Amino acid sequence: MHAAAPFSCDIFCRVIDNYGDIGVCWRLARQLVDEYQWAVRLLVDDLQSLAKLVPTVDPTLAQQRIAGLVIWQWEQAPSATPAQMVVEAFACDPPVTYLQRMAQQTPPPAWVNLEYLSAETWVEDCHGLVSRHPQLGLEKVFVFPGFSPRTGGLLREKGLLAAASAFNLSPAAADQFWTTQGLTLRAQAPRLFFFTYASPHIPALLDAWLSHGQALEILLPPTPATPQVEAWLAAHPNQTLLRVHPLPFLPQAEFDRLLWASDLLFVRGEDSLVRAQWAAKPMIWHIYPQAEQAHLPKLAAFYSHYSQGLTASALAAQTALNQAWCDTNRAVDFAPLWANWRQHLPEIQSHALSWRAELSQQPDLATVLVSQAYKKWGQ
Ligand SMILES: Cc1cn([C@H]2C[C@H](O)[C@@H](COP(=O)(O)OP(=O)(O)O[C@H]3O[C@@H](C)[C@H](O)[C@@H](O)[C@H]3O)O2)c(=O)[nH]c1=O
Repeated sequence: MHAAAPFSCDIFCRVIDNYGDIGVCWRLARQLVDEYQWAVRLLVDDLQSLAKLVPTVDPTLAQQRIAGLVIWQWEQAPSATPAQMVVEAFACDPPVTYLQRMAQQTPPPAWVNLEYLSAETWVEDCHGLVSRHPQLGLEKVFVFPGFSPRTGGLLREKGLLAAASAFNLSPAAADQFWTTQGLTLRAQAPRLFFFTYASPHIPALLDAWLSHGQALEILLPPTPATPQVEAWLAAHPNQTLLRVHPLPFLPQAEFDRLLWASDLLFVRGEDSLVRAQWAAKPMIWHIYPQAEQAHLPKLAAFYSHYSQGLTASALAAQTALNQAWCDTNRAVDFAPLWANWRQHLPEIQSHALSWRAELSQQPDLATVLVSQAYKKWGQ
C-alpha cells in the first residue's frame, strides 16, 4: 500500500524591498514542511535576498531543494503544475499562464492572498473575504495576519515559545550566544539590539542614550542606519558608555537567538516585530515608513492591542518613545522619553511576557492557512 501523497503548496514571493517579504514566506514554507509534512515549493523572484536569510541557497540555480522544500526561480513558474494550495504573498501576482493552469484543474487549488501584517481594525472585516478572478473564475481568499482572533493570527512555530523560555531561563545561554559571535559584553550593561531603517532621529537617540549615563551594549546588524551610527561614534571619540558591536547579517535560523540574547529590542518592518513579541522583551518598533506619515495611525493601531494590561503611565512611556522614533516630521529630544521608558522597564518587561501569553492563545497563521486548504479539499 502506498502512503497518501503529501498535500502540496506553492508559495509565490516577490521581494519588494528589504527582507520581510521573503522572511515571512521562508518561515511559512518551513513550518508547512516541518509541522504538516506538506510538499512545499517556494517561487521567488530574488534568490539573492533569500540567500542572505538561508546561506545554503544558491542564487544561480533555477531549481533546488533545501530544508525539505523546493525553491524555484520565479521565471520557472509557467512550467509548474499548480499545487493543491497556492499562497500568493502580498498580492504579488503569479504569472497568468500559471493561473490558467490553476483554472484547468478540478477542483482548482485553494488560492490565498496572504496580506501584510496590520493592526488596524478594518483587517478583521477583510480577513476571509473572497474575490473572483474576472476572466478565469478562480476564487481567491484574503488572509490577513493580525493580533486578534478575527484575523489570520501570526506565524508561530510549535516549539518556539518553549525554546525561547528555555533559553531565557538558562543563565549561561545569552553569554554563550554572544561568545559564539566573538563578543564579550559588559555584564552590567543592557544589550540593545538595534535593527532599524535609516532615520534623521539617530543622532538624537544616541545623544539621549549617552546623556542617560548608563552603559549600553548596542548590537548593530547591517542596516541603512549603520553609517549614521558610525558618524555619531566618530563625533564622540572619548565616550565609553555606549559600545557598538557591528554584527554580520545572521541566517534567519539564528535570528530568534539574537533577540533572546538581548535585553532591549529595536525592531522594524513585519517579521522582526512578530519575533520580538514572541521573544517577550521590551521593544520599540520602527514601522515601515510611508509618505505623509501614513504609518503613524498604523503604529497607534498596534498599540491599541499591545496596550492591554499596561498601566496608563507605562503605556504613555512606551508610546511616547515609539511615536517619537517613528515621527520624522519633528525634531525630538529623546532624553526625557528614554529616561521615562527606562524607568518603566520592569512593568514593560512583565507586560511583554503576559502579552506573549495572551497572543499565543490565538491560532497561528500556518494553522489558519492549513485549515483553509483542508476545508477546500474536504480533508
Ligand atoms: C538583522 C537580521 C534580520 N534577519 C531577518 C529577520 C526577518 O525575517 C527579516 C527582516 O524582516 P522585517 O523584520 O520584516 O523587516 P524589513 O524591513 O527587512 O522588511 C520589511 O520590508 C518591507 C518591504 C515590508 O513592507 C515590511 O512589512 C517589512 O516586511 O530579516 C535575519 O535573518 N538575520 C539578521 O541578521
